[in-house]
Amino acid sequence: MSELFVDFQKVFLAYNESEFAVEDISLQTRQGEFIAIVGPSGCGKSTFMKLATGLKAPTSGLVNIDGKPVTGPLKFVGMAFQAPTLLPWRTTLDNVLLPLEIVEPYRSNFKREHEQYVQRALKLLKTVGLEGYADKYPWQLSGGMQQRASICRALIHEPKMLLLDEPFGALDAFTREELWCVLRDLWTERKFNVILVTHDLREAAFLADTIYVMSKRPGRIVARKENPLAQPRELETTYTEPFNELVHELRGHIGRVRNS
Ligand SMILES: Nc1ncnc2c1ncn2[C@@H]1O[C@H](COP(=O)(O)OP(=O)(O)OP(=O)(O)O)[C@@H](O)[C@H]1O
Repeated sequence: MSELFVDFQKVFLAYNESEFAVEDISLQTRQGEFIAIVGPSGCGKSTFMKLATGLKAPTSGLVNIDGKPVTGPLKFVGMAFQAPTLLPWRTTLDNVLLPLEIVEPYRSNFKREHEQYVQRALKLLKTVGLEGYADKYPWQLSGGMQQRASICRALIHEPKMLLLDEPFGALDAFTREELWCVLRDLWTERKFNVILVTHDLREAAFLADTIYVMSKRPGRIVARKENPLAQPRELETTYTEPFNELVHELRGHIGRVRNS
């Protein structure tokens, strides 16, 4: 096993001939690291995600994940997006079980191991505060509950890498902070690799070990900031001076990127 997990070396990606969407991205993460990527709209954050999961191949440069070159879509990935994207005709439990019906080696064992998989899903639902909601349908859950369920769905197959694209963007401030803590606890326990794309600098400062700031198109990494605050963090931390200084510093980078 490599010490590095994500390893981007001078990665460029062009969707068309005239312009690069991301340019000269070099970025390394260690095993179990939680990184956040912040930047203005359209800077290439989602493109970065596509490169990291093998959905897109770089125009030039190298992408290695867990010591191996990425040659196609990776299986050991869990994803959650701004919209919870639960299937409305499935219960919470059946939504959470979905990856196990699709991803090998779980898929082949799905019928035989069904009871064990159900127990695993129920345990995960309990961890995120959804005990008793397994039989409910998405329309019977609040937005925050749906997002909790979609985080369970992203983690049920125990992926090595969790990709989160603005996962809490649609939630109110209180629910968002609750879910920061849910994610913090899951990550503290399991130490999977996380790439979080967010516009929320406080979210990045609360959750991530390292924060990367991307420039406007073509997206480049213009700043890398190691989070000086000890993990795991409490919500109280967000009211402290070091936290505010960190957010302020990130805000400064974003301001410069937007004005450039
Ligand atoms: N499939 C595509 N074909 C052509 N251009 C694309 C494609 N996908 C993205 N782009 C362009 O690449 C650039 C980066 O897009 P990307 O979606 O990665 O940005 P983003 O930072 O995730 O944006 P946002 O914050 O608004 O979600 C944008 O200018 C976008 O128009």
